[in-house]
Amino acid sequence: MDALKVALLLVAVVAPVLVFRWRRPAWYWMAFGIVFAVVRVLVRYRSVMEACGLTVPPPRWRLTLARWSRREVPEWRAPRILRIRPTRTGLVLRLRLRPGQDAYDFSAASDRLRHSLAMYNVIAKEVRSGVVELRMTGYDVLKRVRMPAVRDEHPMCVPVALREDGQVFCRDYLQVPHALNVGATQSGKSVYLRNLVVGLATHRVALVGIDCKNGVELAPLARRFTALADNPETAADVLAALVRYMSRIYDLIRREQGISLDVPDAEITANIWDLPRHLRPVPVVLLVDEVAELALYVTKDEERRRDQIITDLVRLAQLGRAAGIYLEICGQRFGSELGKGITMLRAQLTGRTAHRVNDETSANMAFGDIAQDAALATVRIAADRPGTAVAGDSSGGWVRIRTPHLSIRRAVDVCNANAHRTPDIGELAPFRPAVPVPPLTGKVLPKSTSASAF
Ligand SMILES: Nc1ncnc2c1ncn2[C@@H]1O[C@H](COP(=O)(O)OP(=O)(O)OP(=O)(O)O)[C@@H](O)[C@H]1O
Repeated sequence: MDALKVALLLVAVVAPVLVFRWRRPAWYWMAFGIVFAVVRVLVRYRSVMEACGLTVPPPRWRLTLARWSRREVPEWRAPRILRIRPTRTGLVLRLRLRPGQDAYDFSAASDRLRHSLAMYNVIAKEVRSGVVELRMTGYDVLKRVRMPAVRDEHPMCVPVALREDGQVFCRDYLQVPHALNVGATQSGKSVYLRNLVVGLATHRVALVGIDCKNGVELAPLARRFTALADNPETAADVLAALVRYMSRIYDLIRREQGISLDVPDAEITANIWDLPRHLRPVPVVLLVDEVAELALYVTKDEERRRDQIITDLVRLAQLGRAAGIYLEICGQRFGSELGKGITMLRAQLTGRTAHRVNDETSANMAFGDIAQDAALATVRIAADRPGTAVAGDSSGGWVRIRTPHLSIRRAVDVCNANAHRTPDIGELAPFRPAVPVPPLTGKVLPKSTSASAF
C-alpha cells in the first residue's frame, strides 16, 4: 500500500513535468497544482486522520475474526472518503462518518487538519446524518477577493461577498428577510451596502434608502432609488409612507385570497410571491445606513419623531415580509442604549453581519443572543482588512466573509445604467430623488462618466 502511495506521488509530480515542457500557460500550472493537492491529500489521509484523533477502533466482529484466524489486530479506521472534488480555491472532501463520530469532532479538529494537510483553511460542515464535508482552501481567499461568476437564478438573492471557504455569500431576502449589519467606523459597512445596491440594481425591486450621513453614501446612487431620505425628518415620513404601502399590499393579498372550497390550494396565498405574476407588487428593500442617527434626540419634538420612526421600523420588520418589504439595517452600534424599541427591532433582524468592532459588547449586539464564538471572531478581525465580516443567522451558524472592493464610481455606473428599472410606488412618490433618468442604452456607462447621479 505504501509503495502504491509513493508511486502515485511520483506520477503526480514527475509526469506533468516530463510530458510538458517548462513554459506552460496558467491553466496548466493550475491543473498541475490541483492534481498535486488531490494526490497529497489522498496519500496522507490515513496518517493525518490518525494523528488528529479522527479514527475509531475496529468493530468487535473484526477483532473476534482476527483472534480466531490468528491474524494481526485490524487497524483503527478513518472515515470513508465518499468523494473528492477540486474547486477553484482548493478541495472538497466528503466523508462517511464511522459509528461514534460526529460533525463536531471534525470542526474541533479543523485547525489540526489544516496544518497536517498543509492547507490554508479547513471548514467542516455536516451535509446530512453521517456525512461530513471538509472544505479546504489552499490560500487566503479573503486577501484579494475575486468573486466567481454566479448565475442569477433566484429572485431576491444577491451575491455580495466571498466566504472564507471560497464559496459565494449570497444575501437571500426570501430566506432571511431582514438583516442587521454592525461595524466600527471604517470597517467596510458602506462598501457592503454598495455591493448590495449594485447586486439588487438589476433585479425587479424598489430600493428605498435612509442615509443619515447627509446622503453621502446613497445619494450618488439615487437614480436607482424609488425613495431616498438623508435626514431623520424625511426618514420618518418615508417610513410612514412605507407602512401605508404595506397596508395597501395586505388589502391586495386579502382580495386575492377569496378562499372557498373550489379554490385550489396552490392559489391560496399569504404573501406576494404566490400572487399571479401580473398582480404581484414589486418587492421593496429598505436600506438604512447609520441607524443610530434615527434613534438619537435632544428636544421633545425629536423624541416624538424618534418613537414614531422606531415604531414604524418595528412594524415593517414584524409584518413586512409577506408584503415583500425587506430591511437591511447598518450601524456602528445597535444596542439597548439607543432607547426603547431597539431590542424589539433587533430581535426581528434574522440575518446578522458584523464587520470589525472595537469591543466585545458591540460584537454581542450582533451575535450575543445567537452565537458567542462568532462575537469573538468579530473582535479578532484585523484593522487592515476592511470589508471583512462575520456573517451568521439565528440558527447559530456563522462564517467569515469579505466583500469585493467596489468603488463608488462603478456603483454609480451600474445604478445609472439600471435607472429605467426603478419602479414607481404611489405612496413613495414625494420622496423620489429628483434626478433626470438617463436614456436607456442597455449597457453600463463608460468609466469617464462622472461618479454622480446628478
Ligand atoms: N472589501 C474591501 N476591500 C478593500 N477595502 C475596503 C473594503 N471595504 C471597505 N474598504 C475600504 O475601507 C474604508 C472604509 O470603508 P467604509 O466607508 O465602507 O466603512 P464604514 O464602516 O462605512 O465606515 P463609516 O461608518 O465611518 O462610514 C474605505 O476606504 C474603503 O475603500
